[in-house]
Amino acid sequence: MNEDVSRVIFSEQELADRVAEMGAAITRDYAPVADEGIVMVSVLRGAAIFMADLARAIELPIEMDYMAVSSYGNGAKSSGVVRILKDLSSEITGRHVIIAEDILDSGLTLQYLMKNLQSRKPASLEVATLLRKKTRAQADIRCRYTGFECPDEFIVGYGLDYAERYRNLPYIGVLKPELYQ
Ligand SMILES: O=P(O)(O)OC[C@H]1O[C@H](OP(=O)(O)OP(=O)(O)O)[C@H](O)[C@@H]1O
Ligand SMILES: Nc1nc2[nH]cnc2c(=O)[nH]1
Ligand SMILES: [Mg+2]
Repeated sequence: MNEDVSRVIFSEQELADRVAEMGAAITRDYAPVADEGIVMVSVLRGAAIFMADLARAIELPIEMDYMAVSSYGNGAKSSGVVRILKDLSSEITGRHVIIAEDILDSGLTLQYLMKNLQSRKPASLEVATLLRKKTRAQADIRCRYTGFECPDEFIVGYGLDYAERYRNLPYIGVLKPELYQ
């Protein structure tokens, strides 16, 4: 285990098993509309690893597109201001869009993103989030697919960073608080 991590919350195997289940659920739910066009949108950079694994667990033709937004900068607290750093490459009007997110914490990122994508008139818009943090103050976001609930601690790994580090850990763990407080 990385020495900056105090404990592992989800092991590599647990993540693989849950992502496979989420992929199977999406395959089941979207099979009837697959010929209308499905676009998975990954929210860079955190969700890149999750979407890469989730997409391969979906047995339907899907397009993959990417948006980059950031609200955390190099810190451990949301700035509250979501900025689009990169927009989608394709049109999503009339298509079934699934946003793949790594974590829902304050919910500000997804709240902003859903409003933004909804205005482009997709046929449907749903969220698949790997993690949903148990916090008291969270925007009211409906996620059709949730991998795990996680504790209200700052976590890293499997795409999640602190100051751009730890994204490549194959598991998810709690970052030692003395490293960011
Ligand atoms: O629910 P929220 O409080 O908005 O937090 C969730 C967002 O925060 C992280 O992104 P970040 O802004 O750190 O950018 P990154 O994906 O490049 O790490 C994470 O990847 C989510 O997108
Ligand atoms: N790395 C990381 N990014 C986040 N963005 C929102 N919450 C978190 C978290 O707990 N860890
Ligand atoms: Mg981040």
